[in-house]
Amino acid sequence: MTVPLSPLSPLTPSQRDSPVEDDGCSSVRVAVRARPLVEKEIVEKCMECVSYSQDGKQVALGKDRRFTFDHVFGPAVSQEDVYNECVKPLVESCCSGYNATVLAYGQTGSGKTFTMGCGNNVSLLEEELGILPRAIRQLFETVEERSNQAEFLIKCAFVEIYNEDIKDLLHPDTPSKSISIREDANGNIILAGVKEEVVTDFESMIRFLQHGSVFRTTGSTLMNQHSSRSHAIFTIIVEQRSILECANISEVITAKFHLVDLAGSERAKRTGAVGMRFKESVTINCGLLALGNVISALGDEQKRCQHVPYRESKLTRMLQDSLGGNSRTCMIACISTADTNFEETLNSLKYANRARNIRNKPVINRDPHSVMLNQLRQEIRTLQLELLNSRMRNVGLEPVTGPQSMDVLLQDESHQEFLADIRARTDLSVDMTAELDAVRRKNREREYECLKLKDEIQELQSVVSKLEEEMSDVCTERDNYQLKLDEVNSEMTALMQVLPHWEGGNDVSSVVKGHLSEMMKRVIGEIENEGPGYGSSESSFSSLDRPASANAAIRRSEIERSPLNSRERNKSSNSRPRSQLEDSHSVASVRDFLSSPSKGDSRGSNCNSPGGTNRATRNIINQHLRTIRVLEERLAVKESDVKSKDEALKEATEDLARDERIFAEKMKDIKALKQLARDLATEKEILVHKAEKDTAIISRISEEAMAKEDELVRLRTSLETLQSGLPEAFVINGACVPGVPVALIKPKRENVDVRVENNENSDEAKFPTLETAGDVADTVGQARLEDLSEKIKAAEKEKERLLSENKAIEEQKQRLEEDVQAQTQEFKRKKQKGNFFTKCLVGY
Ligand SMILES: Nc1ncnc2c1ncn2[C@@H]1O[C@H](COP(=O)(O)OP(=O)(O)OP(=O)(O)O)[C@@H](O)[C@H]1O
Repeated sequence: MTVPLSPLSPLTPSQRDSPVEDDGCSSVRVAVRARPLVEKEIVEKCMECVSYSQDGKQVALGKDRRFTFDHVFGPAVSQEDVYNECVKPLVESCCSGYNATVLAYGQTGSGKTFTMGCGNNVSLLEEELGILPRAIRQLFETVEERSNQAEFLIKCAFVEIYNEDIKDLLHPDTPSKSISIREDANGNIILAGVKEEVVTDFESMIRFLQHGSVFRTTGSTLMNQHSSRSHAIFTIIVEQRSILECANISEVITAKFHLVDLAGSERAKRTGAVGMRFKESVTINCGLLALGNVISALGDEQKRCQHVPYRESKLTRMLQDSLGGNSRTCMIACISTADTNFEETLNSLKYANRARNIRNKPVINRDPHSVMLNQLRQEIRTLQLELLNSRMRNVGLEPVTGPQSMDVLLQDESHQEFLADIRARTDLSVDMTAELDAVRRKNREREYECLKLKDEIQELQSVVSKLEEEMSDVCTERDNYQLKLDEVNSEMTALMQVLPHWEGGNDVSSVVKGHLSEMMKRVIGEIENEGPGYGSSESSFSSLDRPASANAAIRRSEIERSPLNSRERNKSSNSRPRSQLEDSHSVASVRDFLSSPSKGDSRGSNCNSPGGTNRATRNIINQHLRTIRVLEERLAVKESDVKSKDEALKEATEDLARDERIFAEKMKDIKALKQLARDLATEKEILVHKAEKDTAIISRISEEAMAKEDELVRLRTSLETLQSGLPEAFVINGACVPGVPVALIKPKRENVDVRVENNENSDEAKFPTLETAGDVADTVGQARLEDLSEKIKAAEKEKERLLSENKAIEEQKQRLEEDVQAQTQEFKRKKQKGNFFTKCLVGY
């Protein structure tokens, strides 16, 4: 029920409506707006638990919790009144070059979006229009009014902070990563990457507002069907170049007006938020908590000079100018009047109350270039005046002084050309300054893009160098295979080189025997080392039998096998792969020789035992040819091996790329999970803290209830004692009232006509009259009795209230504990999942 409150203590100076105080500071103005019960609350038979004072400055929650604000708006106050009181002066000051901010705070469903007017409902009646459309209208009306005094450039931007990402609502395709919060050279907070739109009239800015509102993230919860899930910030930038005709001075001033619709504080339990909604809820509460911390730090006299945690969240960083900085700020705390929201409303009022202590330092944002230009112009004026005066002195006239002197100068025909020149130069300089600004802006954007590209390139370079390392490992492995292959090839080449000696017939058998036995030993040894499958070959030749020419051939083959040569060979084999055909040409010649008639037979005299030796040699050569065939096969195997290794390398590279992709995804998952875990831990901490506080409150209330109960028992006992001494009835106003305590008979005792009668025949004779019960009817005793009886009633009522309060708190505590349990379980589950991913990655 709404009850008008009597005004409390007078307001302190800082609480009065003083936009700017003596020291140039201005307190953040705080208004409270209560919304009426909504349909759902009426159906649920909720009661109103908020009342307001007549002077519109105080609000009371329940019976005893009162708060004072700059404005308090009850449920019946119109949108227009809220606007006129809170925002109209801000739009005016914005047109005078001051930054301004309006921010709506409150629990979910308390009417923030309704008050700000940034919902996407386009079919609103005039009286339902919120702050935003009204502010835009007033702004363009002012621009129209002042069009002959100044040139205006109006721009707007619309962003939302959703899950700690900033989104450009007017350009939804802009990736969030490309938007960042920066501080410019003058310490002003700017949003790099957000595109501002130039607007020329009311309708087009409203279109931008509606367009952006459509892209805002909303969702349905148990508490609000169209709940905003993000903090929305609509910014209007007003740039104006004013021209002061008389002084021929123009100055450029810029002001920013932030209109902020914060996401509502909420309890997951009440909104029924799960999954995505729950995550949103956690980030919303974290953002509001960070805002609360900033408000506390700024509002506390002792903490004011200490660190203010603006960087805790994107919201607080963006509002850095608005809270404790260069801005005139008004905070509208929206509350629900329903008794079911008692606790949330109390929290909102406490939160808003702290914001009243914040002191901002608003200044007119003059363009430093235009200030300098004006100084120069002033100097020119002074010089021109001096010139005029010296001329006047020359012609024997009195010099002109005072403010009119310049006008005289300006009207002088002879100076017109000179002045026109100066004006042209000044205009040129202004244009150039604007151009310079534009170039600087562009430069900053480019620099930012460059930085981003550099980061990307660095990342890519590290990936490439990693891949190169892996590639070089694989290539080394392949080279090893190639080396082995070359060694086999060189063995074959060495073998072929021996053949001319054999064909030359000069101690042929011992040359071939010696060399081949050496070759065989090595090749067989290698084959055996490499594994089974190539057969074994025994050799009875000794290296001692080897002639010098064979040794030279082997040396050549060894030189060819040396790493340097093998590298060179590798090179040449890379450009022109060595074919087995080259070697097989020599092998073929050996085969031809073996199939032709024995040359050794015809040469005769040079051989010790020509027929037998040649046959033996042929056998050996045949044997070696078999070995060569084996080697050829081995070579083919090696080559196919290399081929398969190449394919494996390709596959491995693809696998690597795929694994890298998976790795990156997993890392992302882990990051998200870690963040979630952190969020959950924070929320858990908050809940545990709250639960502890609630437990303390419960125990305090229980103690109070017990004390009251003791008091009640004591009062009852004393009442019974008193009643035991009472007569059974009294004669009051001529009527006999049996056994009723005097205190309960209305009207009160002093108005009762108590007559002393003692008629033995009447019924009254059966009962003692007041005279007979003289002691009991004693005035003091009766008053005491009345008093006691009232006390008992009050105590009983108090007890009932305390018990019901106790019960509510118990229920709330239970709810909180359930909440904590559910969240702890969720946290554990997420942690397990995180551990699992980490294990997977470690395994990987
Ligand atoms: N002053 C008011 N008069 C009439 N109805 C109101 C008022 N304020 C809010 N409402 C209604 O209450 C409901 C919730 O309001 P709104 O969506 O603005 O809440 P909110 O605080 O923005 O919630 P959330 O934080 O979840 O986005 C809406 O249906 C709205 O029309």
